[in-house]
Amino acid sequence: MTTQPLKLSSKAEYLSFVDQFDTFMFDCDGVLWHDESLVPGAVQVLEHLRALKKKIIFVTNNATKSRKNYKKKFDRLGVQAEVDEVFGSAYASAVYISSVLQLPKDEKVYVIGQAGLEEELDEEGIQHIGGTVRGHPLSPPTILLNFKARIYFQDPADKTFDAFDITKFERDPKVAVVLAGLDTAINYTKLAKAMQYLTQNPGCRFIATNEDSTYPVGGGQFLPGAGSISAPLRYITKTDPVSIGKPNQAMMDTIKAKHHFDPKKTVMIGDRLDTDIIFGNKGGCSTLLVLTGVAKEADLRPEANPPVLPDFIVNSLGDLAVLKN
Ligand SMILES: O=C(O)[C@H](O)[C@H](O)COP(=O)(O)O
Ligand SMILES: [Mg+2]
Repeated sequence: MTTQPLKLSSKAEYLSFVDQFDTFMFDCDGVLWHDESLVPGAVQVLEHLRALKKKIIFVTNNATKSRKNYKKKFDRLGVQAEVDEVFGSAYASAVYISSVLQLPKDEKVYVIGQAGLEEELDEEGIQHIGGTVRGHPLSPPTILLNFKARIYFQDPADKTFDAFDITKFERDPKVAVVLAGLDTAINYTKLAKAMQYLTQNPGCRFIATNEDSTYPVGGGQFLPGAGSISAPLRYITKTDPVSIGKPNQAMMDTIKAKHHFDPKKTVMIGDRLDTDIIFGNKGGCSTLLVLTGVAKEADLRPEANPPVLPDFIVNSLGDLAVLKN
């Protein structure tokens, strides 16, 4: 970890920076894009690194999409990426529940979150209720050579603004995990159900995909992040969840299970000090902070009491696009 970050601002500095590393780990929200809008120049930088045969890994705390759906987003935005290069907190959480917790197949996860979480839990063969599904995917009859199209229904019981009537709630005794991620359709019913499971099902575990307080949407604007969705459950249960995403080791473990890289020749590029930069530091990697997401240069001043300092800073990842010319 550095004591004084180096602000990159010239082509010579960009060249020297890129030459130092073989592996580039990229955060997504606030670095590559804001929702569906790419950061100007980001694609050119990725293309340049690909041309230099650098190893590229995408590491996002955004649990709303599965790896496969992130691949579709990369394709949609014209960014070269393979599924095996993408690590999201939905994937890391599903792997943690199946491989670390080794949740028995007859037990279930109550999901506060979106399709990404459900799809990754399905990939790991983990039963789940809540989220956006009726409690189990409705598998239609086999069609097209065993291609099963899973159809998910919004469970009317959860997607409601009605008061929660506990007398009508059938608590499922097989729920052994409450998994909370970014859920833009959060409501009282979901929190009430999660609370019942966490306080009434013996040994029920509380897991958060990540704990980002805010979600950068571009133009210096922010929305509540996943951490702000699971925060009420922390307050209710007076317990901290096991958190999977950056800066936690579980996310790094899922990457190391798939990719070999030398931390000394690796740089983590992110927009948050308390997730991306700490994550890179804990992994023994160098770190580059971009100023197109959550962190601002003022956050690095001593009086702001930063949790960590990056090794390098750049205004935008896109600034390095000059290397492609
Ligand atoms: O609220 C969240 O989940 C996060 O703000 C968001 O998804 C962060 O994604 P990342 O910057 O790690 O790509
Ligand atoms: Mg980010």
